[in-house]
Amino acid sequence: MIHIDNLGKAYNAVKVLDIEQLEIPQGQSFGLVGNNGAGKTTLFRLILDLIQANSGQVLSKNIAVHADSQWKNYTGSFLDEGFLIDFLKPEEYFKFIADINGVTKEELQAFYNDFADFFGDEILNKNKYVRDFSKGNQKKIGIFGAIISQPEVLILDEPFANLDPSSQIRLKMLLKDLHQKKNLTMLISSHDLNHIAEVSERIVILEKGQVVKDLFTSNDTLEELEGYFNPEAAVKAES
Ligand SMILES: Nc1ncnc2c1ncn2[C@@H]1O[C@H](COP(=O)(O)OP(=O)(O)OP(=O)(O)O)[C@@H](O)[C@H]1O
Repeated sequence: MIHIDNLGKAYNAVKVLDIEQLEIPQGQSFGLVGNNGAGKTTLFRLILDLIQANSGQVLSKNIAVHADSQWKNYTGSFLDEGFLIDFLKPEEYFKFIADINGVTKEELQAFYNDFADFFGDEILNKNKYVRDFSKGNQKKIGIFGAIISQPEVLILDEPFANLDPSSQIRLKMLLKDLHQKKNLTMLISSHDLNHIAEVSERIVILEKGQVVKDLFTSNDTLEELEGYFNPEAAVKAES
């Protein structure tokens, strides 16, 4: 589905991403982890053709994303607040996305029903512009906006960050459900190892722009991730 081919990105001659080959098959839930500055957002920005690579390319359904915008018809994403239209109210923003994607009123209502608990009493009927919502609630608006376009590929950068614990748990359930029911290809980055292990079938660790681990999720994955990011604690636990 998504194929990374010799992808390189540098800023001021410093290489921040360097991935030889990475294949994300259709229907996979793919988790991306790595310390601050590891290159996670850069990789997502390259996949979404928001920045230009210095070398290599990203293919979506075998077509280079920088050469043809076909992929935009089936890809939903939310990386940051820059993806929002901040002078609209949430309902106007959602209707705008629904209209350009041919989502019917009934389909949109079904999404509202599914996301009622996730939204709580915080998002709808507030008579407030997107820009006036809290960071966490803006994130909820952005995630919902990415999902209602009914994409085949969903890309979310740190979706759990800024969300309260109940919302994090609800989001995990919603993502798992979407992935199972719609065979969604999901690319999600997170610093929360528990959450990412729970929603991903596969987890890639980036370090200084390079893939250093590529794991298929099992019962041992969380321990392996914790061991990687906190090796001293893992050694102590063993002794
Ligand atoms: N526009 C830019 N100009 C210069 N350097 C940049 C730019 N964008 C990203 N970088 C650098 O690229 C590297 C990778 O950044 P990136 O945001 O992809 O990391 P990340 O893994 O998403 O980090 P975090 O977990 O902190 O969000 C960092 O060193 C960052 O400073």
